Amino acid sequence: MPAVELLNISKSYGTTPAVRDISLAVEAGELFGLIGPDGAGKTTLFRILTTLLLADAGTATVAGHDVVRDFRAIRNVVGYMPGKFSLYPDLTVQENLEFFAAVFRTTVAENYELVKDIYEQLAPFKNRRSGALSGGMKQKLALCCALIHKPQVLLLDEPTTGVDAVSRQEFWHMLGTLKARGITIVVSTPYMDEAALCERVALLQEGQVLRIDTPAALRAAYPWPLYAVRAARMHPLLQDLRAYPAAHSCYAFGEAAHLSLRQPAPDAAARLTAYLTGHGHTGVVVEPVEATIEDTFMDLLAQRQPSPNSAHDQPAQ
Ligand SMILES: Nc1ncnc2c1ncn2[C@@H]1O[C@H](COP(=O)(O)OP(=O)(O)OP(=O)(O)O)[C@@H](O)[C@H]1O
Repeated sequence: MPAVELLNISKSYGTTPAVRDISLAVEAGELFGLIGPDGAGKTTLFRILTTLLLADAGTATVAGHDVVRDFRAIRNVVGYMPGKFSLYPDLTVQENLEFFAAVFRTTVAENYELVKDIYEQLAPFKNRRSGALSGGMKQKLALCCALIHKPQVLLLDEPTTGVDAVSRQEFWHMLGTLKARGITIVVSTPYMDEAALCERVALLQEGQVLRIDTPAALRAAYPWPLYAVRAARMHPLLQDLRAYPAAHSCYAFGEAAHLSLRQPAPDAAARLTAYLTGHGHTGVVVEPVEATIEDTFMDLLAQRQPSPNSAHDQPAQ
């Protein structure tokens, strides 16, 4: 039995479709990612799974409980960390944790073992009002509060958004530890690098699933020869790469441009370098690279809807 199952779930807010016919299953003990930009429908899915919102169509279960029929049971088996800071800012760290334990008719002492590693990092601040904690500490406290009733399934909505790089790394390490204890984790993130840390991911866009697979399979399925291209001036570089006759797509990727070609060619890098130099670029570096999940995501988006930023609809020269 899957730990989380969505079957043909749809939800609109008025005339705005938020989630469109989504079906997916998360296995017990899995670390599963919902990956997508703002507005992809991640929060809506979490709200449906946590029984806070009713879907317009479809069915969903968590730990075998139906989200509509068995909503009380679900609230006991699910730990939920909403996207916005959801704790009581005027209560101290310790008071927040005690409060959440009391809501679930348990005590901090009873389940301390599960949160111990995380709570120990908070212990020096246990008498501080939670509203006065740093972003990373707030996030750790929210995780402790979501865990204090020993949930079977942990639902985490963008837990690392707005958190510094070190805290993000620590947070993913904590998720690995929780997974090792058998907790099923569904985590959403807009950060593609975090997708790689999940066992499987669903890539979402505008309320629809583009693809569900392991990070490795998603990367391996990328179909085009891909190059990272650098030159002294980024903006004209992107323009010229988009006009390159063999270009399939091109977009900024960190400090480089990623260019995919329509077909492989043994001398592709040399030809591209000559083309760019001929167009007045200096400091040109062209390197073949493996596709990341972000490249796969961009490609799936382009297949779905050619964007004005891709080279798909650029005339070949
Ligand atoms: N209460 C609401 N009323 C109207 N539209 C909404 C409401 N909540 C969400 N939406 C819309 O539904 C779509 C999906 O939003 P949702 O919050 O589920 O996405 P998300 O992937 O979590 O993104 P974000 O990180 O921005 O919350 C978006 O177009 C959003 O504008």
